Amino acid sequence: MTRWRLIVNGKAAGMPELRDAVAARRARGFDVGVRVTWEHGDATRYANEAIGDGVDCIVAAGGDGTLGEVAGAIAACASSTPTPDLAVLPLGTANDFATAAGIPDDLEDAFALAERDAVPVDVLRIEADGAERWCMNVATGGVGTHATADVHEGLKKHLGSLSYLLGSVRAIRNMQRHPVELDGPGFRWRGDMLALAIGNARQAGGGHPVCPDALIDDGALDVTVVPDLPEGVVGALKTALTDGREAVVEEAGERARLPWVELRAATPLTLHLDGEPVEGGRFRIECLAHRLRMRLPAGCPLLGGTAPAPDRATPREPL
Ligand SMILES: Nc1ncnc2c1ncn2[C@@H]1O[C@H](COP(=O)(O)OP(=O)(O)OP(=O)(O)O)[C@@H](O)[C@H]1O
Repeated sequence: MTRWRLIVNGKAAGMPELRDAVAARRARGFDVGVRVTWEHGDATRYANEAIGDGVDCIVAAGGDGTLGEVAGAIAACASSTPTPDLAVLPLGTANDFATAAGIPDDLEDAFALAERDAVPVDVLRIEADGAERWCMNVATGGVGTHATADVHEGLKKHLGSLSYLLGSVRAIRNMQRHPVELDGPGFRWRGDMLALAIGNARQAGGGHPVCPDALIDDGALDVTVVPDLPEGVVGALKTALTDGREAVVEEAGERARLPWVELRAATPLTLHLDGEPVEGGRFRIECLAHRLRMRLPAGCPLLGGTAPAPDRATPREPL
């Protein structure tokens, strides 16, 4: 018998359509167990329980945080234990991973994907000051996670995807600069950083493609680092926004695709891993190739098929 475990963020648990969808599968003979979260950490605990119970598939029903917890629990034991496949019902607020992966908003359509064959996908493993953490979607650092509403519309036009990482011109002037060192194979960056995104997948903050070329099956992570913008650039941006003139900041960010990266910050830095904050001074972020198996739509844009894992950094075009 097919055994699924549905782990639902409590915020979404009251949906009658979800209850109907579960009932429909049970009527077809599926053994669907349901667990409902109350707070951070519950999804990890329930995923560990499901792994111990030997279910075929865990369906993470929530946003990127719920998915990240379930993916992390599976990834943490995947080298030593047979683990379930993973599927997603996008029932969070932003659902950035699901959106980028082409998982439909419609609950029944998304649920149907959990019956597909799984494909191998990568996950990010993070050592944060010695502790192990996981990230399935995107890690953002520095100013990081501005809500979409906070991003100035004009700034979006001029800075494109980077605007999400920076917020507003006023924020750029006032924001903290982080002196950081980033090192990976064939990659070295030193300087005062405004913001950073490290993607297994592509988007953060509700639709912002901060790592637009990232793939989840290529054995690589994508880094976007936004250096401190020169005073002249900030001034030009401010003038352009006020006057409505064109002033595009080109090559404001540096981007690369690489298997791992180490980040050292002179002062403690907050990285948001799938939206969950982790503070530290030293991080090692590594892409573990094909650590999980996910049930995804046909033609999922995050799958690149045959891209080989790089052993050194390959530069990406600036955003
Ligand atoms: N019953 C609950 N009520 C409120 N918050 C919850 C509940 N259960 C879990 N949480 C919190 O929600 C976080 C994960 O939220 P999740 O990512 O699923 O949704 P979201 O934040 O709305 O979506 P997204 O991350 O896509 O914007 C958990 O880490 C936990 O802090």
